[in-house]
Amino acid sequence: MQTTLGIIGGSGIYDIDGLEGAEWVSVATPWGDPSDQILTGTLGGVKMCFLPRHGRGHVHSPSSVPYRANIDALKRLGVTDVISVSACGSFREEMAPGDFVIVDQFIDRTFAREKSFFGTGCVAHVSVAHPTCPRLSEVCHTAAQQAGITVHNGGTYLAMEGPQFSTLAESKMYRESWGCDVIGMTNMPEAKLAREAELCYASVAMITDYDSWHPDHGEVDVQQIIATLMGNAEKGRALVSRLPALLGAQRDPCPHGCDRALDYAILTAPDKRDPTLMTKLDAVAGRILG
Ligand SMILES: CSC[C@H]1O[C@H](OP(=O)(O)O)[C@H](O)[C@@H]1O
Ligand SMILES: Nc1ncnc2[nH]cnc12
Repeated sequence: MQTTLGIIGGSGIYDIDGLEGAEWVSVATPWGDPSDQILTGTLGGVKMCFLPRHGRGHVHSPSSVPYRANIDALKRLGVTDVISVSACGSFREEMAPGDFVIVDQFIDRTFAREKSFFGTGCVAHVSVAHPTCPRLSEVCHTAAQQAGITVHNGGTYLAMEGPQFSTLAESKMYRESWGCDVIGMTNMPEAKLAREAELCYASVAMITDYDSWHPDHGEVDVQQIIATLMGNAEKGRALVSRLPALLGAQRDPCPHGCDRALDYAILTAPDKRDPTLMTKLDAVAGRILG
């Protein structure tokens, strides 16, 4: 099967360079409009689809990002592997601004977002015990190392609702009691939806700040976050440029089963399924629902 890599660019990342045959395309979905058009093209022989999570011009807040439409649109374009690139705060002294973290776990504290493609009329329960794809995460880790980036392999990401940053008490609790490593506002429910859509998902988080817990650093400041992001933008570009060679243009079935997540997940009896919802699931669950 052909690899098609989807990249979801976070804050400060609204475009990517170097795509051959680059074209912004509009994709309609049954879940509404995605955050923006999607930039399609080829990089190093691998098909790529780039979607700016907040839209060009940073239109969507973390709560209003149309996560379902975004994942559906990527699936509709034939994407097999999704890499999220995000800004995040750090709860660890040794995870410093400018470093990257290949996130492998999440604590989902978001509460004002649509979190599933399924529901009344077609109930499904997928496992997110391991919410990121180890194979794709390893590719990202290797790409970061090859690009000379200081990268931490594994970390727990606290997904908060926002848009305000955390209080000092919250920041200390996430760090000291909950054992989180980084914090951001967007990787959930994105990772859960990618699993429901049977897409491999990896999260590359660039550390921009120490949130508010660090006694030697002040409060989080969005201008400083963007300055750190811009100052490290070349690292992101260097990482992305190494992905095609590591991924290859052809892929085998995911050894971790991301692409078969729905095999045993749907509980609703065929004769009880809601035809309207079934139509909306044409891209996300087309493999299993036919
Ligand atoms: C710009 S600071 C807060 C904002 O940045 C992160 O966005 P993303 O994950 O899309 O890079 C964070 O999650 C917040 O949404
Ligand atoms: N400290 C922080 N909290 C939440 N989201 C962030 N994105 C970047 N830094 C962040």
